[in-house]
Amino acid sequence: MKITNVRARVFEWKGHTVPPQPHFCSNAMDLLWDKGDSMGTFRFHGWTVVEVETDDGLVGIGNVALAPRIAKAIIDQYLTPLVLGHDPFDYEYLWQRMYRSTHAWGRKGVAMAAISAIDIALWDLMGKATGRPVFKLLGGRTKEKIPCYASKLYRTDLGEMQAEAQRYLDQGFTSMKMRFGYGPKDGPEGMRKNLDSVAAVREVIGPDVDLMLECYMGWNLEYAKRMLPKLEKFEPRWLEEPVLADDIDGYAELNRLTSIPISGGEHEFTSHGFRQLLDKRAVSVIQYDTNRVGGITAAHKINALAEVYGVPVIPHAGQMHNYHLTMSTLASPMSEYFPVHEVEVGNELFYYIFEGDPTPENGFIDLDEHKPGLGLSLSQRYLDQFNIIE
Ligand SMILES: O=C(O)[C@H](O)[C@H](O)[C@@H](O)CO
Ligand SMILES: [Mg+2]
Repeated sequence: MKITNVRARVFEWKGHTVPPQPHFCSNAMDLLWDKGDSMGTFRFHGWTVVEVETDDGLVGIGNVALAPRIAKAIIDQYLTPLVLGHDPFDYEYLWQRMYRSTHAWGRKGVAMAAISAIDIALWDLMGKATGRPVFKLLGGRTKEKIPCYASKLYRTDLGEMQAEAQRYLDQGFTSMKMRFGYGPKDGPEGMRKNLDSVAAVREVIGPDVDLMLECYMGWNLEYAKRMLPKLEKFEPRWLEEPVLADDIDGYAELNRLTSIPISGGEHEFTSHGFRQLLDKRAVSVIQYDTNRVGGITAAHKINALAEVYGVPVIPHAGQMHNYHLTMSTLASPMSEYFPVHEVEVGNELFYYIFEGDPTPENGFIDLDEHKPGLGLSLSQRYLDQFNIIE
């Protein structure tokens, strides 16, 4: 089998978008005095879809959501020439070819996300060529079904957060993640509002439902050191991305500070990046996203590292490219699940572009053994609500 073409298209949402509320998610921009709509730079309203075509008519699908127009340019100008004419089953060689040729500028960030998209498409192709789902190529079914946690609960009116949490309970979820709305610039009042929101959700869900807390890089080491002891009474499953992704020593200090596990990794790249996090015991939960970290090839290596270090992998984003990895290893106990809803932050845009993602039942999802590859197809349903850049 030989690759004959790589088609990268950018899908830019032009349909209805729920406007962001102030303080709906603390984030890395919050420390700036002129932060404006601080979550504005962290919305995923564009998505690059990659289709790798082969000489026997198979097409593999990959995707990338970071800087989609830049990712497309990198794919078109740099990565496509490196894979044309090659066999998708030479995926390790092709990964090294893409990684090494862009090493001067592409080890992390959007270039590695672009490499991820092509790599995911290669694994989709290998599954389609063998008639097996990707997880069967990675290690098979390690779980009867995949537990997943409902992930939304952006900071809003506490009554609305409680109602949303109750809806997840009613749907059978036994774990869920909420977002903080305040950070270092919001002082003691912001701290109290953060604590009040956790108390409000915990009041609804009770002590026996896992509650994860998301900072999205919006705090700093000093603020997190003050907040962690105050959060212990709520027994969160983890505190996520309390500091910037580059502050690995800060992560490590926080991870040792209290009983609350620190999680991170959705903004880290390749097995080399995760070796640093693991060697420094910087995180207690690894959260790479397969369409950022280096694709399935890189994620599979990180799963092996994580197993040896005894650190669980719970990938960022409930999307097919991650579900197959979680299914294929005991190192990954569960998945994130983004509820389907109107386009807001954009995590949910995946559902408007693709079809095939499983619907949770009582907090579990399953993957179809009879669907080869990723089990995804492009949806025709919302095409008229996208600008598509060829
Ligand atoms: O962990 C997550 O789900 C991410 O950090 C979200 O995608 C991000 O949008 C912040 O909620
Ligand atoms: Mg996160």
